[in-house]
Amino acid sequence: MPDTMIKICGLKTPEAVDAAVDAGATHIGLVHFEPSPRHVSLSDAAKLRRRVPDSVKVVLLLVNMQPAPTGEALDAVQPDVVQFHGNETPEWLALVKEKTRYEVWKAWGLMNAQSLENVLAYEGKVDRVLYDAPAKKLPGGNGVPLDWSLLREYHHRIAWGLAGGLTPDNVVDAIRATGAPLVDASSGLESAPGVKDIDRIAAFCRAVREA
Ligand SMILES: O=C(O)c1ccccc1N[C@@H]1O[C@H](COP(=O)(O)O)[C@@H](O)[C@H]1O
Repeated sequence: MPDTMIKICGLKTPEAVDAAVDAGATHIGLVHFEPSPRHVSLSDAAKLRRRVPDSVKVVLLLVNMQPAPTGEALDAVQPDVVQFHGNETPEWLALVKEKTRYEVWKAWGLMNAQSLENVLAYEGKVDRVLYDAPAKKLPGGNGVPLDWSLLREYHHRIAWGLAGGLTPDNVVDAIRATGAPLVDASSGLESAPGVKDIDRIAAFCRAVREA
């Protein structure tokens, strides 16, 4: 089985970015969404992006942004991947995928078996679906695990990843329960909202490698 990919999201400082890269993350995530405690401005995101070696992919997370600001954000940061974490439609994401060079991911709040069927509206229109727990006060970054049993032995038609409340303590169980090819963690690696804990980043990556 190929190694599980690891995305460490919500990084705001050069130290946190370096820690994720050094720990073996395959993807690092930058959140550009003002209500989030993990928000980074476009100029800071662009600076952080430039620290990341080519071997690690940079994911820019946006929420329900209009087309013009989306284009401005992508031009400013030049990520490898854009993660849409709101109510973006399949048609809009298909257009982004067709017209730009970026890999397109759609975060999906997984509620029940029906919502696994509903996400198929994005098949062929995005490069990956990232399953998260359903939105709460924020659309994501809430530290809440989804019901992993929904994904057990599911035959996926879209490349996918698992997010939602993952921590160094539960990620091995999450991988075993779902077979996730990519795991994504943010608030579970923090000492306070928006403050990444470097030891927890390292522990998370170590746990995934040992899973
Ligand atoms: O991190 C945020 O603040 C955030 C804000 C808006 C949308 C998504 C957000 N985070 C992403 O949500 C998932 C799950 O996060 P967690 O591990 O449960 O904290 C992940 O992709 C975060 O990057």
